[in-house]
Amino acid sequence: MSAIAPTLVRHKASDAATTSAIAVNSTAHTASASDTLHASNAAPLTVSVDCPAKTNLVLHVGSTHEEWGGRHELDTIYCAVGVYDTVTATAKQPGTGFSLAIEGAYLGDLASSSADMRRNHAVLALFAMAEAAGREPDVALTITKRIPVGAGLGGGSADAAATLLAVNRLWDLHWPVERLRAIAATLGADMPFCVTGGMARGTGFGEQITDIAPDSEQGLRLAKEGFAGQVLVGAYQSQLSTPEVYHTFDVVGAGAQDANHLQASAISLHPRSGQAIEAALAAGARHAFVSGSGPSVVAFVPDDTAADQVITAWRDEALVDRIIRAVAPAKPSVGVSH
Ligand SMILES: C[C@@](CO)(OP(=O)(O)O)[C@H](O)COP(=O)(O)OP(=O)(O)OC[C@H]1O[C@@H](n2ccc(N)nc2=O)[C@H](O)[C@@H]1O
Ligand SMILES: Nc1ncnc2c1ncn2[C@@H]1O[C@H](COP(=O)(O)OP(=O)(O)O)[C@@H](O)[C@H]1O
Repeated sequence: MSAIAPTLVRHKASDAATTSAIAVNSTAHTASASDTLHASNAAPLTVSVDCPAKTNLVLHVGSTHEEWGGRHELDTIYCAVGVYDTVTATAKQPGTGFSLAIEGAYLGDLASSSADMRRNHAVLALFAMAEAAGREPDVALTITKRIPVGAGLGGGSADAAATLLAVNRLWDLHWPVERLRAIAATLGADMPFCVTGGMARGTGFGEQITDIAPDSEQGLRLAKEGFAGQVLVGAYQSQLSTPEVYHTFDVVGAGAQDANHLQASAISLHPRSGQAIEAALAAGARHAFVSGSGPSVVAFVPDDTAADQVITAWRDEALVDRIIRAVAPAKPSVGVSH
C-alpha cells in the first residue's frame, strides 16, 4: 500500500440540509511535477469528495429473494447524516495501477493487517467505473475515515459512492446520477442512495431509489415530525456484521413498535444499543433508534438543551463509546483541484 500525500486544500464538509444538487467546489494548488501529466487537457488532477453517513428512518424488512442473492425485500426511508468520510482520487501515470491509503483514528476492522484492500468498497467502485468506462484504474485513492466502521451507518457505501463521484469527475465522464446509481447497485444495497444523499425511499433490496425533496409533502412532513436538524450519533468500538443481523432477524423478527425491523435483532446482539435508545428518549430526544443493522444509535434532538441532556445521559452511564454531533439530512460535495 502506498500512501499518497493529499494535494488538495481540505474544504469543510457541507452540512446544508436544503441543497438538492451535489455541490462542486474548485480549489487551486501550486503546480508540481505531476501536474504536467494533465496540463494538456482540462481534466482535474485531484478530486476530493465528502460523502455523508446514512441512517434509515424506517426500515421494513420483507422476505428473501433468490434472484437478489438471498437478500431481503426492503421498504426503507434513507436519510444521510452529516458525518463525512473524504475520498480523494488522484490521477496516476498510465499503467501504474491503483493505490489505497486509509487514515483516521477509528478504523475498526479496516485497520487489521488481514484487511484486503482489493475488497475495500472504494476500490471495488474504482474497478467498476474502470470497467464501465473501458479504462485502466490508474488512480491513487485516499480515504479519510470519520464514519464509524461496521456501525450501520453505511461507511463503506459512502466511500464507494464518493469514489464513483470522484472518478466520474477525474475522468471527465460527466455520467448522470442514474448511470452512477446503476453501477452502485451492482456493488451494494445502500450505495445507490449514497450517491446523492439527502432523503429517499428505497425499495427492491434497497437499491431502487425515489428521492424525497426537502420541500415535497413527504419531506416537509418528515421534518415536522422531527427527522431533520440536529442529530447525535452514539457509536461503539464493537461492530455488527450486516449478514448476521439479517440472519438473526430471520429468527427473532421485528419488535412490535419498531420502525426499524432490524432493531430487535441488533439489540439482541448488542444490548447497550437498547439502553442508549431508552436513555436518549428519556433525556428529550424526539426519536432514537438503532441505525440500520447497528450497533450505532441515532438520536434526533429538537434543540441544544435536549442535545446536552442526551450527551450527559449517555456519558454518565457509559451507554455509548463515542458521541458525534451532526446535522441531517446531508449531501455529498465534490471538490476539484487542477
Ligand atoms: C442494513 C442496511 C440498511 O440500509 O445497511 P447497514 O445498516 O448495514 O449499513 C442495508 O440493507 C445493507 O446494505 P449493504 O450493506 O449495502 O448490503 P449488501 O452489501 O448489498 O449486502 C450485505 C448482506 O446483507 C444482507 N442483506 C442486505 C440487503 C438486503 N436487502 N437484504 C439482506 O439480507 C445479505 O446477507 C447480504 O449478503
Ligand atoms: N471503505 C470502507 N469503509 C468501511 N468499511 C469497509 C470499507 N470497505 C470495506 N469495508 C468492510 O465493510 C464492512 C461493513 O462496514 P460499514 O460499511 O462501515 O458498515 P455497515 O455495513 O454496518 O454500515 C466492514 O467489516 C469493513 O471491513
